[in-house]
Amino acid sequence: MSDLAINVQKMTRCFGNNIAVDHLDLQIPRGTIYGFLGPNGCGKSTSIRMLTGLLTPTSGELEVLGQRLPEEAEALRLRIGYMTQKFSLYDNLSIRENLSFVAQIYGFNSRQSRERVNELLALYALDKRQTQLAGSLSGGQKQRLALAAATLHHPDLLFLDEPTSAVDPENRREFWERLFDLCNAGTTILVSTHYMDEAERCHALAILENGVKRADGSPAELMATMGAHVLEVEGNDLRTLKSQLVQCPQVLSAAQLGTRLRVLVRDQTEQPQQWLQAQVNGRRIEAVRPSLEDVFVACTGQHSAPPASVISPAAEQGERHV
Ligand SMILES: Nc1ncnc2c1ncn2[C@@H]1O[C@H](COP(=O)(O)OP(=O)(O)OP(=O)(O)O)[C@@H](O)[C@H]1O
Repeated sequence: MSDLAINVQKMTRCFGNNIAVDHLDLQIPRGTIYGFLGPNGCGKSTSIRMLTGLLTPTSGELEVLGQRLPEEAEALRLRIGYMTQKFSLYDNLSIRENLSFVAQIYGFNSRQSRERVNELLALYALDKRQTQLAGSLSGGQKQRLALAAATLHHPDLLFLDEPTSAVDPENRREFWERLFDLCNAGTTILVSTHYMDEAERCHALAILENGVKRADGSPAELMATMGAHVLEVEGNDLRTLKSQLVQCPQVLSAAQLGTRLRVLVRDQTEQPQQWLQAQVNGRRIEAVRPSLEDVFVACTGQHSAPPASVISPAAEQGERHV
């Protein structure tokens, strides 16, 4: 048995003249959590749909859990779980009815179904409200129900397409605890996201832009090899300073964060800190640890533009998304 849950070469999908996914290579080891990070329309969902066998690639070699796609998609069906971007359960069925229905689809007999549904209700803290209609649940409860449904048949590989876009940070943290429990029990997980903090939790990730993989590796590897020094400038009139700095070829990007200007200076620049100090008229400079957002900016076309990420609606919690 291969150590790779997903082994893909040059996976491509065109819609007319639009290349949604462009020669994507992926090697995802079993038992890990792998992320797709990228903005809307970069090809995350299209890639996931091809990897689940639901969408036929235009070209490329795809092997998922040892099955070749699209030829062996049927054999893969019972071995994978898929949580789509939109809540796809029945609003007018209760929590228990939804899970029992999924169990029926997977061919559980009534005893197996009852046992497994009870187990999931307890695991996802839904047992006290099991008769409540799914349509009346909060975002976090819906998401827990969707995860319970996607894992009901004990899949070896779980696909999650932007699973936490509608939930608050606390529920998101809790959700990720469940993912690590699943991973610990041997499930491989592929999760797409546009949240930087979520991507940082993955064992490894691919940064996608316009259907192309711009970089991949563990968050630490990506930060160590990003090709730029990250420096922060403190002082007044940062707007003017920013517009001057982004004209310099040494500067990959500059973005204001409150009272600081975060500047990415290209690696090729000799003595980057001294170089920047000479540009900033006595303002204070500090070298800081790169973030995944810096990696994203450095490896996509988002250079001197405003940062690839913006403060999310949950900005108070310090989150960012691309
Ligand atoms: N069925 C389709 N027919 C035509 N074009 C499509 C289809 N599905 C996706 N696309 C196009 O493919 C590109 C990639 O879309 P995709 O949904 O994979 O992106 P994404 O990264 O998942 O975005 P989002 O975060 O918004 O879901 C987009 O330009 C989209 O318009």
